[in-house]
Amino acid sequence: MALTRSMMRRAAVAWQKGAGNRIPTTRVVNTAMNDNCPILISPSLVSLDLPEIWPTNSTTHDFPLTCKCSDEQTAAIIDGKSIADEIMLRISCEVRRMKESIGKVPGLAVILVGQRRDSQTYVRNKIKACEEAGIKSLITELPDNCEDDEVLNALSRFNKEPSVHGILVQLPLPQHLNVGKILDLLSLEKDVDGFHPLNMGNLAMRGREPLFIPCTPKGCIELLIRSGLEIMGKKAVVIGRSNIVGLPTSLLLQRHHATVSIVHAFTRNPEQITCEADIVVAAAGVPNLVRGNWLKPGAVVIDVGTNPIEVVLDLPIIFAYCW
Ligand SMILES: NC(=O)C1=CN([C@@H]2O[C@H](COP(=O)(O)OP(=O)(O)OC[C@H]3O[C@@H](n4cnc5c(N)ncnc54)[C@H](OP(=O)(O)O)[C@@H]3O)[C@@H](O)[C@H]2O)C=CC1
Ligand SMILES: Nc1nc(=O)c2c([nH]1)NC[C@@H]1CN(c3ccc(C(=O)N[C@@H](CCC(=O)O)C(=O)O)cc3)C=[N+]21
Repeated sequence: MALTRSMMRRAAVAWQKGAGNRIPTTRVVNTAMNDNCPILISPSLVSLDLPEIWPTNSTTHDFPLTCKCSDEQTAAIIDGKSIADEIMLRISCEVRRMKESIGKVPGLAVILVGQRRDSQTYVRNKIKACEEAGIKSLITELPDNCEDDEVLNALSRFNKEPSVHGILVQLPLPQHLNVGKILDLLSLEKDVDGFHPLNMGNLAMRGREPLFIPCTPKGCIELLIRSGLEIMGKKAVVIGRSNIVGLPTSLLLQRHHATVSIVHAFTRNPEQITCEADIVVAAAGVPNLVRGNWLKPGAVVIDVGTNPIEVVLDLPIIFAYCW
């Protein structure tokens, strides 16, 4: 699932004082909430020739806007939870339909190396989501000190296994492993993360289409579109440029015709760049990096980060997450 709970909670629209209802109408072609409606509202592969996808004179969508504003002075929160529930429901229906008509269900294989608590949690969540949706899941767990060959062997097995349609190699891998070599071996057709260099390259290049788009960036776009927020022509700032989140998010926003700036650890005066943005996607892994004065009124903020923080009470030290 592209929309994690952190994104659900933290996607927000900073509300301009006195601005009233500022949610613009969205221009989406296939909008009816019937059986033929796509699971994801954003086009799965975003054509660079966008007019058919974003016609300028189309009608407003008729799925519920999930951006709620409590009053004029506070931020409106994008209700990512209900967006995720809606997507999950559609996926489950689609999987059930597939099972009934061809007797098969999609299969996801996950390779998890080592004992990182966060990776274990994320993988557990993915397996749980698969169960909910009726997707078959397989997991290969390897020890921290395993060699490249063990990962490569597990990967080749999944590459060849016809009941596996998608493969995730949970990142980060332990330092001694060659992540480049491993991702290169992953079958392009099963690269559901979209991290294979060919998929990433195709995402970046005009006139080319990746087979898969990384899920978190895709989730950000989905949140924006389903909330009725237009991307085309907007100034967007992506904070972070990692292969997993920052880079593909900036490429994807650009494909949707935003003007994109990227802020990273070496950026001078990030607040000056960020405060001009209509859309801010924060993915730096630094809690509390974006402050109120970094945002212009009315800006849309999606906080992708999930960061463990130490909460020092009297005793003992408690670890918590900051979104
Ligand atoms: N919700 C979800 O689905 C997902 C959430 N995450 C979360 O998103 C966050 C980012 O993850 P990921 O991209 O993998 O992290 P990385 O550590 O790989 O990348 C962090 C990026 O942020 C930049 N950065 C770091 N510090 C600053 C700073 N002070 N100012 C500006 N930019 C900075 C880095 O810049 P530089 O390149 O210069 O070093 C780098 O590009 C984490 O909290 C992670 O847990 C990640 C994946 C999915
Ligand atoms: N091959 C690969 N694909 C990934 O998609 C991938 C990855 N590697 N490596 C790490 C990052 C991080 N990531 C998250 C996924 C779910 C939550 C998520 O569900 N978080 C829960 C909280 C989980 C908790 O309880 O800690 C929430 O936000 O509510 C967060 C972060 C995917 N990543």
